Amino acid sequence: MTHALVLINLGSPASPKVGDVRRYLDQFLMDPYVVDLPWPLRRLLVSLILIRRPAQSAHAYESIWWDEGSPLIVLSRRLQERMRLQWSQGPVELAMRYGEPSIESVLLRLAEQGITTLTLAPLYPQFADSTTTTAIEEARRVVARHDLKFEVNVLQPFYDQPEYLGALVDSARPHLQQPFDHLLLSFHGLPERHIRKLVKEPGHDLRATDSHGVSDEVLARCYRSQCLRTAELFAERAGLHPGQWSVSFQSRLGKDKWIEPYTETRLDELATQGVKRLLVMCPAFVADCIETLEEIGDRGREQFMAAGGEELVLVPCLNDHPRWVTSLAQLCRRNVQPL
Ligand SMILES: C=CC1=C(C)c2cc3[nH]c(cc4nc(cc5[nH]c(cc1n2)c(C)c5CCC(=O)O)C(CCC(=O)O)=C4C)c(C)c3C=C
Ligand SMILES: [Fe+2]
Ligand SMILES: [Fe+2]
Repeated sequence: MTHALVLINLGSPASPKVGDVRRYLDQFLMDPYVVDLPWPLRRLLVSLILIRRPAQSAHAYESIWWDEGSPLIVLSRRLQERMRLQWSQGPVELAMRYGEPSIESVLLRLAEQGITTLTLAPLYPQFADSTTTTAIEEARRVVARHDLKFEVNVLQPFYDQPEYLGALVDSARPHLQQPFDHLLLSFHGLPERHIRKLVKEPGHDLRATDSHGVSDEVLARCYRSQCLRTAELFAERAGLHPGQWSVSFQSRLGKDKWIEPYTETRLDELATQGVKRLLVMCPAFVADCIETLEEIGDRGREQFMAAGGEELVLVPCLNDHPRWVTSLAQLCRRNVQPL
């Protein structure tokens, strides 16, 4: 009972109050893996963002907040509870990269309990520096700072793994069995620069519409290609026809160029092309959060209807779906590498 599993996700503000949202956004956006500018420029840009954004985001958080707290945290806790039945080697803990419970507080508590081995599970199917790397590096810093003597394994990106894809198809099936005109797979966006820093191959096309020509070496570093690959494998498993589905990227922030096509653009295009009943899935998130519930479920729906659509159905994330719980346990045993 000395091998702990630590589920890691992004984190939420402590409450939807403007002050708590500002504190959270400051910690999040000052992370050099998220806003990748030298400190003085990052401080300046983030301070500018923090003039207006906290009030806007607080309003959005307020609209989706549950009695028990932030949906992302509540749903992650439910997953943690269910994972306890799947993990007999030791405790299952939940840690957040920003806000609470912090990675530091969780690792220190586990060390006090005499835990000797950790499996860290960053819950991001597709790899990005702004999610996966920053979570792993924070754990590495905590281990070094407190001289913790853990043996550490890390769950690897699972964008193409059968357990994840099987759980996605199972969880979406009730919606796919209803009539629909189109399925949009909306992934979280990234500034193109984040990918170009990792993928130097000159021929690599960030506009490609599929992942077929991408080498394994590039695929391992290119978030966008991994998203395309997830979508292609999902569509194949779900028996979808070409043309019945497409991919887009949401949440652009700031003036930089982010990976395309943008979800906002696609919602208008699909409505204009005559799509009336639209399904939207967000496979980059394993738990519903502000990005799915508010950005797609509220604002996206409004936009699609205003453009002529009739219904936008947001397919829930994997959350604590039973097939996801067993799949994640398998992935955390099989798809890991030493830190
Ligand atoms: C430079 C900005 C951002 C990058 C890059 C980015 C990447 C990224 N984020 C997620 C997952 C989540 N992001 C969430 C919220 C969120 N993201 C950004 C900005 C960037 N994300 C902001 C400013 C916010 C806060 C909300 C807002 O003001 O819009 C969340 C939800 C948190 C919650 O409490 O519900 C998740 C999850 C991924 C997967 C990703 C890159 C692949
Ligand atoms: Fe984000
Ligand atoms: Fe967003």
